[in-house]
Amino acid sequence: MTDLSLSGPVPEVAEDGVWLACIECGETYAPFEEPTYECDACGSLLEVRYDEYHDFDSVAGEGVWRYAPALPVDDGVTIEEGNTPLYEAPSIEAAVDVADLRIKHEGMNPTGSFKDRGMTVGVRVAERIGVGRLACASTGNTSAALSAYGARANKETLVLLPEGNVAAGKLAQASLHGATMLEVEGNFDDCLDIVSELADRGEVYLLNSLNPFRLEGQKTIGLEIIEQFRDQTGSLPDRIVLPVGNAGNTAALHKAFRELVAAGAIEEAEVPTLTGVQAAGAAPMVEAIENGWDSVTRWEDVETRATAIRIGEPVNAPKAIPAIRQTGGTAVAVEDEEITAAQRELAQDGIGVEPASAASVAGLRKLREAGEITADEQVVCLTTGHLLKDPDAAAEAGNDPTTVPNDVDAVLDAAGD
Ligand SMILES: Cc1ncc(COP(=O)(O)O)c(C=O)c1O
Ligand SMILES: N[C@@H](CCOP(=O)(O)O)C(=O)O
Repeated sequence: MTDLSLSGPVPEVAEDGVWLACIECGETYAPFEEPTYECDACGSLLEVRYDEYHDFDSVAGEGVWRYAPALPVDDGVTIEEGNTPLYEAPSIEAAVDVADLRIKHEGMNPTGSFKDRGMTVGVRVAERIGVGRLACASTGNTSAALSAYGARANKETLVLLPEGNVAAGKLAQASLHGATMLEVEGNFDDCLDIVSELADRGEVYLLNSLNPFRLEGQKTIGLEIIEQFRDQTGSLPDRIVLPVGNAGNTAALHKAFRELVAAGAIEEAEVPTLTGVQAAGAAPMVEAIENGWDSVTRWEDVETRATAIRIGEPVNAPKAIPAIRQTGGTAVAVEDEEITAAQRELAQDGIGVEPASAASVAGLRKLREAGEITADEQVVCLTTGHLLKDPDAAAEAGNDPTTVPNDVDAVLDAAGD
């Protein structure tokens, strides 16, 4: 039985008030002695636990490390991640018809996605444990972030990528930051199987979201949303709509809110409803939620233009399914055309995102049209990656340039009145 309660005695294995606990059997592990990703006793996921949960009175500074009291280490390998904007989106708000819509644009992180929040914590923990090579499987953004943070920490990085399915911007990032890049003749899930085995054999330190420390960094998305939304509107969002791939953010945001409740900073009833969106061609979480299942069934064949969420077996499903259920949320699948339309809508509000990010807005629109989201709701949509990550998708969604003669009148003619 999944146990996400944060109370209980501090185990002997705790170090600096921090330990790892299995979400299924409750087994506890020392946090920094050796790499530990899953429970040795039952194989389930681990969560970082603390002897006390912070409140907002103790936070200071900006970005991820503003929330150091809520993190497992005091500082990170940092390139100033977090503190991303929470934008108003007036035209989408009006078109979709909700009381308030804000866009939390994680594409504004240093490497252009939310992964930086996880890496600043995860790479520091890697240093503390004293591991050698860092590694991940990736649809692109994790590899971009790991390569940058690994370089910053002067560590060797290995990234496994599904051949032919990683956007150009992300490949360029891993390449320039000096990662060893291997394109596997398989999909993302195959890459994750391989890198997990390499981690089990002690060959690499795994920095995918299976690593519970990475999710601690991503937890700060939820902490920031609560602070920013309250500052901007005087209240809290009713709902957060987010794209789902490996389901790390769904788990991380839920943990942020559980910790805020544990600290007495918000009431249980104030926890925003978590609503996940997947591409129709890669929607195992939606299938699980719709069918009332407690686990996902792996989709062997996945396909979507939103390559970042082209994932058939979200590893964090055992955390994310309860996160959605316990907050009264849901999950919905959207077609690639709906994603592209949402990407254009966001662009019209001046917000440039990659396709996977636009899934959140596409999902909001779909659920609003179905009446599952109501007009009185205050909603935050999470946009996870920057437009420049996938320039080909942006160019396809946008207008083509017109070639004109090298002449002022011809330019004026072509530009129109
Ligand atoms: C741009 C982008 N959006 C969304 C996701 C999905 O996030 P999660 O795996 O936390 O569900 C990913 C990667 O997984 C991503 O790179
Ligand atoms: N979209 C991700 C997929 C891997 O997710 P992770 O959060 O488990 O690292 C990517 O960018 O690789």
